[in-house]
Amino acid sequence: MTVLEDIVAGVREDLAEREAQRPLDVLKELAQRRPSAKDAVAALRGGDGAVTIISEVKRSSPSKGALATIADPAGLAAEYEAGGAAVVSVLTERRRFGGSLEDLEAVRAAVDIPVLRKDFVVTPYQVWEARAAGADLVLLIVAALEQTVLTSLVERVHSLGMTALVEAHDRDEARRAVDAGARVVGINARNLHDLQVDRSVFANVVDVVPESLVRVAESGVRGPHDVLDYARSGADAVLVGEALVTGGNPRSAVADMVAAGSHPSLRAVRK
Ligand SMILES: O=P(O)(O)OC[C@@H](O)[C@@H](O)c1c[nH]c2ccccc12
Repeated sequence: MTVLEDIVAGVREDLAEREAQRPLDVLKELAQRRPSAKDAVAALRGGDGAVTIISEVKRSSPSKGALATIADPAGLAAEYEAGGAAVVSVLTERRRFGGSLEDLEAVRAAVDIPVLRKDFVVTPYQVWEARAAGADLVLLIVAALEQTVLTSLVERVHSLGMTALVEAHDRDEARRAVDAGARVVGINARNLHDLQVDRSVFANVVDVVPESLVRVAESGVRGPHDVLDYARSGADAVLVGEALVTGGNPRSAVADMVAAGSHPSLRAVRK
């Protein structure tokens, strides 16, 4: 079993428990009581051609183990927002990433910017859960989904007013993301089969994704210089986790990356 298959198997077990506790129609009612989802595409596009930052609430990861305790995910998200983040990503996977939907709800209540549910979503139930918890975006991982399932999950996310962030790791997966109807495509430098980071993946894959879509570079960002590199390769947004939760000051760390994303030297390469 690959790492990804192993994670998805655990996710399905946890999901079966939640489904038994909270039937889909209850979830749908909760979702309908939420205010409409925020416009994540507009937030990610930012103003005047700047590259925007998605900041992640991430306690641990399969590759690194424990990263940070994060006793107060809402407080951390508020710091991200104050630093200028365009979107907050919240890991809700429990076994490997130490997250939960409660984290997402707490973050939702603390910020005004769009919130992303970062998990291994394989069924419509999880899409409803995301909306019921107040999410505006939902991650869908191409490598974890058959094409017909991927396409119907993208449609479900969009029909609930949310935005799918469809994640690819290579050119074939990026084509599948586009074919599935994604408006936002993430290109992940971390290979979910062996967990290695290769920052050159973004530049090698990005041309598969039309410029009319939002192109997100994910993983391996150590600081502002990596944001600049991704921006020069054509990223509209950059998703950062580890570097923000392990540094001392998340607000200024985000602010430094936001500044890099609007660096004057990028005007020549970005329209
Ligand atoms: O911590 P990093 O290297 O900055 O990476 C963040 C994010 O890209 C990573 O958490 C991630 C990307 N795709 C995922 C899918 C599932 C879980 C996690 C992820």
